[in-house]
Amino acid sequence: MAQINPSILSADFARLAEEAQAVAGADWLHVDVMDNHFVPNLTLGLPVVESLRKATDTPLDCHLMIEQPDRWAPAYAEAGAGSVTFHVEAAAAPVRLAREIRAQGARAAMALRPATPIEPYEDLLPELDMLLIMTVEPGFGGQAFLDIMLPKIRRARRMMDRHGLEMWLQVDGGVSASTIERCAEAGADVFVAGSAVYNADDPAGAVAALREQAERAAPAHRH
Ligand SMILES: O=C(CO)[C@H](O)[C@H](O)COP(=O)(O)O
Ligand SMILES: [Fe+2]
Repeated sequence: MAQINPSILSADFARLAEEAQAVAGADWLHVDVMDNHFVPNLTLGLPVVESLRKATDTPLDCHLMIEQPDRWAPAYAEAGAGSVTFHVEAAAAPVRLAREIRAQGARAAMALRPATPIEPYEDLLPELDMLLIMTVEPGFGGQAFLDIMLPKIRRARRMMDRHGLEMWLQVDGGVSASTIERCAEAGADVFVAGSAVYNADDPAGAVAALREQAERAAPAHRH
């Protein structure tokens, strides 16, 4: 079942509660945390996540684009995130970190920048609930989808199938009506969409339409 996670990076930050409610049919709300060190942009942190938690029933999918996730990621789970994603490039001890996130009761996920290969991390997959393959360079919304990531998505899905893992495969960056089918065909099942949802006249309608497209394009055995 395809999941659509609208990214509030493209929402109006002064009206976050309303913007969260505008996509009430979404599976998760994707929250991009940027620290102006790991990426050249600054967004929001723990206090905003705590407030958002109270403002919506939609579970929060926190994507941490920060240095020292080992120090900060478990606090996002404690603040109410249902899923916490750290970047492997920034993590000192990814296995220990994934276990700490799970111990806080959240799903643990690991993200890979476009130039980070998946192969060195094959043995870590059982420690994770989700793998995030970035389909743009992290830092900004509204960038063009990187087609060159499609083979990596296919390899990741094959790897998960080979190990018999039920984990989710998320794509983030440039996901829209014109790219989501290629991602679904390649094996992704969780789709982050920022500008494609929040720049639409009807954000809730955009979520439903993207989900339908992804469902149709998913390989038959994944339905
Ligand atoms: O992590 C991100 C950027 O680093 C965002 O989640 C992503 O870019 C969403 O925006 P869009 O769908 O407009 O590309
Ligand atoms: Fe993101």
